[in-house]
Amino acid sequence: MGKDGIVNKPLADRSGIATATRVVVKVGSSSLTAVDGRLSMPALHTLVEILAARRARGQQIVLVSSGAIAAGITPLGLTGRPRDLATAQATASVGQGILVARYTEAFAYYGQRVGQVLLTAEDLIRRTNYANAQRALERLLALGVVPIVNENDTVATDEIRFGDNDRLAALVSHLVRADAMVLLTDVDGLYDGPPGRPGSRLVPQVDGPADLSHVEVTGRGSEIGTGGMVTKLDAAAIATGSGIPVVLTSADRARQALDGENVGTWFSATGKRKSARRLWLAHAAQIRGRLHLDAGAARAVTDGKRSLLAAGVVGVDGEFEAGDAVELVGPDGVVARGLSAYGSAEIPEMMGKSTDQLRGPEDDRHPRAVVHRDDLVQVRVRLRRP
Ligand SMILES: Nc1ncnc2c1ncn2[C@@H]1O[C@H](COP(=O)(O)OP(=O)(O)O)[C@@H](O)[C@H]1O
Ligand SMILES: N[C@@H](CCC(=O)OP(=O)(O)O)C(=O)O
Repeated sequence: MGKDGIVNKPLADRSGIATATRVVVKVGSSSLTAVDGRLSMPALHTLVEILAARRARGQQIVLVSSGAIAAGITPLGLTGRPRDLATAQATASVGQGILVARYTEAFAYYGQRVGQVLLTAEDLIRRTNYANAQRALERLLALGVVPIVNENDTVATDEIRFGDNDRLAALVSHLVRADAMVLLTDVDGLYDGPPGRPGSRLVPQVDGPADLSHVEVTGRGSEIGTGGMVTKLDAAAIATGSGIPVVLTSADRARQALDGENVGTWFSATGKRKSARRLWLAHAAQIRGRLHLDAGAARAVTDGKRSLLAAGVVGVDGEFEAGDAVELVGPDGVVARGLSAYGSAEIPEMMGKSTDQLRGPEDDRHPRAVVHRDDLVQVRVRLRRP
């Protein structure tokens, strides 16, 4: 038992959130904006009041807040959300300052301080950057500050970016070893079909991928949000797969969710902590190409959890460089994702050759596996995506 009755144990159900030590709360653009796309001050103030009350009780809160682009639309005189990368970057640059200024004022009303943390996907996958971000967040929390995290949209490139903040929140939850993640959006939970469709029902609890087999989700979000339910389910899979349970509900129910009441959808923790790179690879990396495997290689990388050797590769699709993420496809479909040690141009002449053949008689170097087992994750979750 810690300060103010706060305990630090894996949470078995929603009720544990009320006394958890550290909670990551993610709020989407759709919950922070008015119908005209402008930042909604009442929505922001309502959220801050709830979070400040948790802070006052000793709970550590990391807020992952979208809304930078939304907050930049009006000052720049735009008619809607920009679609091209350069204008989105510029709009986020203008809006992020406004967003954090509003949070700073709102939390200050309750005598609390906030710190802005802007992250890129790279910060969460490169080990040195990861350790750096972790250290900064830990210190902010130790100082009693509420870190307000967003993607660094102004420098993120189309090549490597989250775009939505759902997966960013899941990796941040992993980074700070949160006890739970609360995803706040504009629907009160996960539905088994599009929420507007008659007959769609709320799914109160998800204990594993099997509970999602009948769920139909779309990647189309609200007018203002990005990624829809697809990225939220990805985020839930990332967090729960590394031991962090998730509650998904509407921002209107934030107070009840943080009080551990029976609202929204609860995703139970399913796995143990994994490296951030593997989490990224499994759920967020941009796939650059495909390697086709024979049946033996597909079995070796799945059942045997072994490295993929050139001898088992029978084909290659796409153009990629060494270090890029690729899908590994066996005779029955995708079996894994991995970081290829070779570029797509090098692989065809290696395919089917044994390690000895690749090395040559004069050469005592040990050729690298095409995908090393440490750079490989199996793919199991299948969602129905119309
Ligand atoms: N099966 C589903 N259950 C709930 N919501 C869904 C589902 N499929 C699609 N959605 C849509 O996802 C939207 C939320 O995603 P998004 O707009 O990206 O929110 P945010 O801005 O909070 O990230 C909802 O408005 C909803 O219409
Ligand atoms: N980083 C962006 C967030 C993009 C976005 O819309 O995300 P989300 O609301 O989580 O779907 C911003 O602050 O505008």
